[in-house]
Amino acid sequence: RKLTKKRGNDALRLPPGPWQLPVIGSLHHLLLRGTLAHRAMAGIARRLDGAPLIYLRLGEIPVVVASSRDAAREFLKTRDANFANRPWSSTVRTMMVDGQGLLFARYGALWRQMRKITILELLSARRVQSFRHVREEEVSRLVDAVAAAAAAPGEAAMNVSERVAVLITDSVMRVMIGDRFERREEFLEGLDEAIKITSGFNLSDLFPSSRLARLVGGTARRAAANHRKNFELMDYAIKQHEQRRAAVAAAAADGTEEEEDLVDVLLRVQKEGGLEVPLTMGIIKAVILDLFGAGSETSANTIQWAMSELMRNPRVMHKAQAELRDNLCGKPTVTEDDLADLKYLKLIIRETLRLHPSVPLLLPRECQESCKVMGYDIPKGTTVFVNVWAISRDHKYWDDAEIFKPERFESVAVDFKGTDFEFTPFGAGRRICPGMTFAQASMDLALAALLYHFDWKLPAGLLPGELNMEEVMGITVRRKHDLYLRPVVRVPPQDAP
Ligand code: HEM
Repeated sequence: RKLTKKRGNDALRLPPGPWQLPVIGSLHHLLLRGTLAHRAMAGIARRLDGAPLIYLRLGEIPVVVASSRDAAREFLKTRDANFANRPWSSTVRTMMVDGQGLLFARYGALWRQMRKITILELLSARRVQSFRHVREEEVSRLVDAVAAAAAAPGEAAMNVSERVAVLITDSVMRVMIGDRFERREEFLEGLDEAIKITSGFNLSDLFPSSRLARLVGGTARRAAANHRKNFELMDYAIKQHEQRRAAVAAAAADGTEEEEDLVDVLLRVQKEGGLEVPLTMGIIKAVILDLFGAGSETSANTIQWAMSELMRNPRVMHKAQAELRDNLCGKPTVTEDDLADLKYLKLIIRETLRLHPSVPLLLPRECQESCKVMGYDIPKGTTVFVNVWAISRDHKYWDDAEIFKPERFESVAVDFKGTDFEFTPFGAGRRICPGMTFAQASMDLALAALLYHFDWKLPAGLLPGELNMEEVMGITVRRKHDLYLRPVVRVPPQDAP
């Protein structure tokens, strides 16, 4: 039980792990208990006397999971360069462009270049600021939809999850592809399918050497079809952009930078040239799809979890609403200028990310060269997960770890910026999420508007402690059941009927 040794690895001191079966290795520990992977992995570490590192074999894939602050620091800071690669599963490979990696994929010249463009051009603080009007307009549509639901006769609850998802996908789509994308529904269906394909365990990824697994799983076929469809849609979007650019140039009007969406930015960078790796259309499409996938579900889920925790904790809800209503003094709309003074609201988002990190194991890293971590051997090619979910609920680092208490961050200077390894919902180091500022801007404004204009009631008969908080795993962890609540208007929005 203590040391898991594989034939040929006898000289290695691998981290402890649970017993394994032939062929499937440790998979049954994750699949049979009916719990999600991050919870199952936390349970295994606990049963191994709180082991900071555990070793699993998932099919043919050797996996190490970090479950303590110090172990997280080792992978994300001390040895960050050696773990900056992402494993390249066969599913991801099928969805790649012209043999090029996706933005998330391999650590190399292309990744470095695209990461730089992402940070300096696509998701910089200045660029995020330039999309302020998109966020404010979309949040105002959200508020109108909620006000309409509140005005509906009867006591029916509205589907808050669905409406928040619409807010985020529409905002992200406008930012990335612009207002003109009429094939919205097809695009969303394609992304939904991509999420289904890449989430969870699939046979061909666990048994990369097996043709049978590839055939039985059928994922490769689905992935290839999905890839073709998504790329065709991106082609369409890019053509629209090019036509518009040509029309603008012909009219000799100069498009100001504020009007650029992210496809425009990428086409401009492509035209400027001078890059180490030329920016092909394939790469542009892959980047947009990546950013969309990374940016929508994560933020939407966090807002839903925040609303859920607030419903379970009426004291926190009242305090947040009092802060908003005292600060805004009856203003008809919340704008981004108002956010700076909303300190408690920001702590609520922080506490939500602590208890509900939407990427609970971070995205997988791969060990490039064999090395020793905390006295254990980590062989080259091992996939590494950091169990952020377990670490940010660990009693060693957090008082009342399971309780939703935003005030905890008033007395400890712990933040999610990637320097406090007990709390890294956005990761840390070279691979830290580049969308943090983007995400924060959309989440803060949406939550502020929902709490400022409305009071919220649980469906009839449900007590706060009874709200279902079960999780389900896609690429991110989301609510298993949509959140239904009844809104009551407290501060009527600008154009209220
Ligand atoms: C609450 C919202 C979000 C959370 C919790 C989140 C979390 C994460 C995490 C944990 C990673 C992996 C970090 C690692 O491996 O160390 C990641 C990567 C990434 N995120 Fe986010 N994210 C969020 C929003 C966004 C948004 C809004 C965007 C873009 C608009 C975005 C774009 C990306 C990209 C491109 C990567 C891959 C970076 C790389 O591999 O170099 N994320 N995110």
